[in-house]
Amino acid sequence: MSTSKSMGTPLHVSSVFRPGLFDDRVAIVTGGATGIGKGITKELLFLGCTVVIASRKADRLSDGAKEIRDWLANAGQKATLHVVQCNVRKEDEVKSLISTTVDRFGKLDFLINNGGGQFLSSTADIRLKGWNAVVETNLTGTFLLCREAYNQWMKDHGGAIVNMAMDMWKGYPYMGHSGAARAGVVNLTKTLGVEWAQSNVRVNAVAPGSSIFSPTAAANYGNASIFDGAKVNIPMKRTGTVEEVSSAVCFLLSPGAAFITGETIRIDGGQSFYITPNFRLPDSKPTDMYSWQSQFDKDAPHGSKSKL
Ligand SMILES: CCCCC/C=C/C(=O)SCCNC(=O)CCNC(=O)[C@H](O)C(C)(C)COP(=O)(O)OP(=O)(O)OC[C@H]1O[C@@H](n2cnc3c(N)ncnc32)[C@H](O)[C@@H]1OP(=O)(O)O
Ligand SMILES: NC(=O)C1=CN([C@@H]2O[C@H](COP(=O)(O)OP(=O)(O)OC[C@H]3O[C@@H](n4cnc5c(N)ncnc54)[C@H](OP(=O)(O)O)[C@@H]3O)[C@@H](O)[C@H]2O)C=CC1
Repeated sequence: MSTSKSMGTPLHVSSVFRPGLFDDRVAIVTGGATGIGKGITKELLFLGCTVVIASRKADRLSDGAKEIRDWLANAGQKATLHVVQCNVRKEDEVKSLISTTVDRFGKLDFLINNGGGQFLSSTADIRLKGWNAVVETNLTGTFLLCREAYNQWMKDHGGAIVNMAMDMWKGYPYMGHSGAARAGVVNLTKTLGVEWAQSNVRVNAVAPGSSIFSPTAAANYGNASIFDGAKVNIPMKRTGTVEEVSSAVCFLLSPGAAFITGETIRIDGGQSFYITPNFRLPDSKPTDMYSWQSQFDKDAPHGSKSKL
């Protein structure tokens, strides 16, 4: 673990990975201005990576980029953050995102297909337009980004891709569109891991539980406490942090994962393995958590302070 201080102020900046791990690397993080994507972007920058964040909304991108740049400067770190507006559902915009990145930075080492989402609805009530919007965002968008990253750069130079799945392992009531799309992402990840191994391109995924709070994610459902409701079904008795997703992503991008491809890592506190309604665990305290903030604050937002 490393910590940084600037002007005597604790910066809540850390990573379990060594400083400079991603020096001279270039990454695209879709949805990199908010929530989980912002956490991934910060950790990559902190580790020396040049990062391009891409999503639909210009205001979100500029607000997020400003926050991240201020944070980086305050940490005394130097790294490059670039912004590109891109709807992953639009093939021409995806092609342009990849070519812009390669033209500007001369390469593309990492692609993190984080951008995505859905709305809550019983499947019987989903209109075709809504179904298509969610499948195109999460599955087709991931396919387009992977294909363009591969064809425009990684095929000849290698690289690493991390896709975003979810806790859809047993189906996903009220998110049938997204559950189906993410199951497709998991399967696509396996296929590409095999097809592109010969090009030295590794393709993996992470599957967070329904439990990673961020203001933007909660706002999407119009309910700030919706993630807390998941705790009862999580053996670790707490929600997760964006850092707990980011560190798994950084591991999958790192040389430490050089022999891992086609894999999906669950980041869900055991939630997806825990469905035994008649034999519930006795009530217990939250487990220790990992977040950069929790190493400095006694009053961490969720769970208990890390002893790690
Ligand atoms: C229960 C806790 C959840 C725990 C797990 C959490 C997992 C997470 O993923 S958190 C991340 C949350 N963030 C997001 O989901 C952000 C991205 N999501 C979206 O932008 C939308 O949900 C989208 C994927 C549907 C895209 O929206 P938009 O760009 O507006 O798409 P279109 O205009 O092309 O089509 C919209 C179409 O979709 C239907 N629809 C959209 N929202 C709803 C809704 N709330 N209820 C019902 N239907 C909805 C609808 O058919 C829309 O078309 P129109 O009828 O013409 O409006
Ligand atoms: N939070 C959780 O518990 C879980 C989250 N996930 C997934 O993790 C990812 C990040 O979610 P989270 O950070 O929690 O929530 P956020 O709502 O903060 O993040 C979603 C991001 O995706 C971007 N995005 C959405 N649609 C598009 C699109 N068509 N093209 C480009 N970018 C797009 C959004 O930016 P913009 O609006 O500017 O386009 C936004 O930055 C999502 O794929 C989500 O579904 C999976 C499992 C659980």
